[in-house]
Amino acid sequence: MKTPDIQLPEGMLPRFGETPEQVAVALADAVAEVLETRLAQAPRASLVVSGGSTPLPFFKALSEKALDWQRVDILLADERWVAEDDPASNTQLVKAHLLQGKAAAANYLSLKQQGATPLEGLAAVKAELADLALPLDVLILGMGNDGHTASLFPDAPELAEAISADCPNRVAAATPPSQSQQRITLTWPALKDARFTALHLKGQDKLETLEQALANPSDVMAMPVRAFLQPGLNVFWSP
Ligand SMILES: O=C1O[C@H](COP(=O)(O)O)[C@@H](O)[C@H](O)[C@H]1O
Repeated sequence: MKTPDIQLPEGMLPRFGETPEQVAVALADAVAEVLETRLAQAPRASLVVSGGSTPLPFFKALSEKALDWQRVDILLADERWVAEDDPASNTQLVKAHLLQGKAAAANYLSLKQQGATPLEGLAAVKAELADLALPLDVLILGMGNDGHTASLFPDAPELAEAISADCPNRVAAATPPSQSQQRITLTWPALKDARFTALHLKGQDKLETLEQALANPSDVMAMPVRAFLQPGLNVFWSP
């Protein structure tokens, strides 16, 4: 494969592959190694994943890893505020593709709780995450072509607070007019210090979006993914 023509800033780690499956296996290997190391040092480890279509082969590869899954807490970086049987539910996706096989023993913390809106359910979500230790151990982010990551959307009225270093909350409701469902998302203070962070991307369009984000890194309100484009970020990409 021709290496993609993109220059990542110094300190960001390119992990480019020829196929989505190859990259998914490389990402699963890396995540399993981090989790195994962490579980040797701590009673529990956390794994935050993203929804959407990109992570499916990664979920499958990771679910087959031999880890002490009972000591792993899995949650999403963001969720659509829909019932679990709705095809848009990221929880449904994680349960069907990641919490399978060996990984079925993991503990799942759901960002979708009772309530007609994410704002109504916020207190219950905070309670669900009350015992989750920060910093996170592993964070896998995706990215939309509008520059959103997690549910930190450029047009969400809640973005300024959720992406602020002073945001006092780990979770926030997100109601971007561009999206058909309301969302709930982990906030920047909860996400920013993960011990291992990967941006998992597929397709030429995502590479172009990443290039655009890198071209003007300071304007995080326009493209919230920019907040994560820091040294130490692992960028897993395939065509
Ligand atoms: O809406 C979302 O989309 C992004 C990317 O999804 P993909 O289908 O292009 O992989 C995802 O990272 C985010 O968690 C999700 O809520």
